[in-house]
Amino acid sequence: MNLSKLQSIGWTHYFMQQLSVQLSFEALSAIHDTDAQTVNQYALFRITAIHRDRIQAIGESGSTDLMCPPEFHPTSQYIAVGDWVLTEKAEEHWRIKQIVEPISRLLRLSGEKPQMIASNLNYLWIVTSANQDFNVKRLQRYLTLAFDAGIEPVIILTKSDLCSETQLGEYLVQLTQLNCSLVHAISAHQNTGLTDLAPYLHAGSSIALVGSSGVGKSSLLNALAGTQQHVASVRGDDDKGKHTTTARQLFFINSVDGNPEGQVAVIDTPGMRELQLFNSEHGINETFSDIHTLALNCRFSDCHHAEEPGCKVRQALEAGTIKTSDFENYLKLLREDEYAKRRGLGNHEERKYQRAFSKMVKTMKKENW
Ligand SMILES: Nc1nc2c(ncn2[C@@H]2O[C@H](COP(=O)(O)OP(=O)(O)OP(=O)(O)O)[C@@H](O)[C@H]2O)c(=O)[nH]1
Ligand SMILES: [Zn+2]
Repeated sequence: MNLSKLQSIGWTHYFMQQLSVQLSFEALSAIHDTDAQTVNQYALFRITAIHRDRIQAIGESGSTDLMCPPEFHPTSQYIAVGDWVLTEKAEEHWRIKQIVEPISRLLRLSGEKPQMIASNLNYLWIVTSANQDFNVKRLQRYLTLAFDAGIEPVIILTKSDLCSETQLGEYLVQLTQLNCSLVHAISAHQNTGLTDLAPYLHAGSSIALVGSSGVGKSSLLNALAGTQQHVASVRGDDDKGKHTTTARQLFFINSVDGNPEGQVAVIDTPGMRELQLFNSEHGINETFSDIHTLALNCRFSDCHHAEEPGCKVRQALEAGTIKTSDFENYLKLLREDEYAKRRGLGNHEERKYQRAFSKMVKTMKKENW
């Protein structure tokens, strides 16, 4: 296989290590081999779209539909856009043999069920606009999502042309108080601030955009892609030159690091009206790291930060070193997390995934992979 080609769409040494753990020498040699005999048996693909009846993916020879065997059904519980899969040849088609263990996976609760949003992302662009959409509590929720998934959060304040310099400055001050050091203000309409995003647009990088409907996610992508020559390949499924955000789809824009082959994988998620978290304690503690650190020093380890003596959090609230609104949101998110945990929500997918994974390893061992 031509791994360098795959590297330009996000394949890294990490994924090869994951495969090395599970595959036999023969299968691994096939991946590395450029000899036609074995090359044609196996192929690696990156998932670009999951429809009810088909899975689209991109590999070294371009885009194709993949066959998905029953052990990966329902697909939404096993595979997400951005995942890498090892496939084997099945007559004229490629059949999924194994999902390569992802480096990160973005999940949320949807209708009380875990939903995989995307896999193998480097950056979560949290998009908010410089108008009435601006909402710190919502941003904290998105930050929690990123920290939980182990993805670097980047906050992008859009439509900077819609507000005064002073107002923009005020928004930025509020953003710098969040636990996210990567903050950028842009205007897609006026083409300002876009070059600041170059560090994220390196070859092999993968980015998902999240934010409420109408904050300007698609406009931002169009502005970034619009300066390039290969816009057509970016669109995926729409010949009108407009990216429609109705389904989750991974597409590519050219990298801006001087690598002529370099691509950046981008997932534009439909505006989420509500983002429900689960298994989020880690993310909440990271988002509110100042409160969490104080809470660790409360006299009682199970302190509710209410009336208990020796509560460091209350002391900080009274001294004004932490904000009441942050504390309220911290408690709210913890309550939600607790609720999900009590109802047993959220572990379902992970358990199923793990089960499928170990079953797969066993089968492969039996088949002498
Ligand atoms: N003034 C101004 N308006 C903008 C800018 N970027 C986007 N808009 C407008 O905001 C509206 C929504 O933009 P979209 O890019 O469709 O927003 P979205 O976040 O992709 O929305 P969904 O696809 O529903 O999630 C459109 O009318 C855009 O023209 C900007 O930089 N400045
Ligand atoms: Zn306390």
